[in-house]
Amino acid sequence: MTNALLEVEHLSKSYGGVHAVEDVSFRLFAGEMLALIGPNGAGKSTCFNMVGGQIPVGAGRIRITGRDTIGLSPRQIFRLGVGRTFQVAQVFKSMTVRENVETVFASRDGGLGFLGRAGSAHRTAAEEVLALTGMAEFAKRPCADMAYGDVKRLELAMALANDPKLLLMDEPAAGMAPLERVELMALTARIARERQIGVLFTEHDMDVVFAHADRMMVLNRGRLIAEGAPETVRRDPQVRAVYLGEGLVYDQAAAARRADA
Ligand SMILES: Nc1ncnc2c1ncn2[C@@H]1O[C@H](COP(=O)(O)OP(=O)(O)OP(=O)(O)O)[C@@H](O)[C@H]1O
Repeated sequence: MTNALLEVEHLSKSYGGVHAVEDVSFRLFAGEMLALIGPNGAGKSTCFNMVGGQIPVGAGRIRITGRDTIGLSPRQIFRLGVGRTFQVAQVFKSMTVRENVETVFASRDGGLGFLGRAGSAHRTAAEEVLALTGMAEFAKRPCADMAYGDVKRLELAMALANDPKLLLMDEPAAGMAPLERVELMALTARIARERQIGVLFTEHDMDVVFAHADRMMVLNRGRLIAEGAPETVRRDPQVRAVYLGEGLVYDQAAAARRADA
């Protein structure tokens, strides 16, 4: 097996008395779609934020492409080849779609990328990324005029502009219509496989997770309670009890109401 892109060992983080993440270990490989799921407050965002450098690690170790990232800033982690999308899309609304992608290249070059030859090289590179994500026709549109689903696709394009080896996607499909969610993740999975990008994503929509994850991990109260192929995780009794079983509980309640009627 090839070396892991991302290696997380005994990762922990507490807030006061709350163990948000406790002793979490896992690895992610090139071209792999790895889903991190769990109920609200399980610690998913805290994990993402430690891997991305947005919050300091409490304890444990993180290596990205073999490099220890503890103490690195989000910008230093970005430069290691890490792309990131957020629950609420983070784009510049006053700019056009293409300008948003150009800001990623400019940022990589220290903020001078809009000038001269660098600016025109970035425009070409931005257009390539937009074509890759099916956004070419939107290039000149102001972001403020875009539908939310297209803004999320733009955010994916911006994450890809850094030519990432690792993509961190915190609820990428939140706020999107069901069909758009499936399409966004299908697009992500296709690009990840073609470019051998490792994707760590969290998602509440189980249709999206089961359709696209190669492997799944389940967090509950900060601890990993299951890990493996989607079908194995789906059948795990502990997982069904804390998370996937919610639907079953609902069904039972509905059945009881019907029986009473
Ligand atoms: N900055 C903070 N200060 C105090 N407690 C926090 C902080 N951030 C997270 N927590 C707590 O840590 C736990 C894990 O939160 P986290 O946001 O990581 O969960 P999550 O799985 O991403 O939830 P959701 O699915 O709702 O986004 C929760 O109990 C939360 O209240």
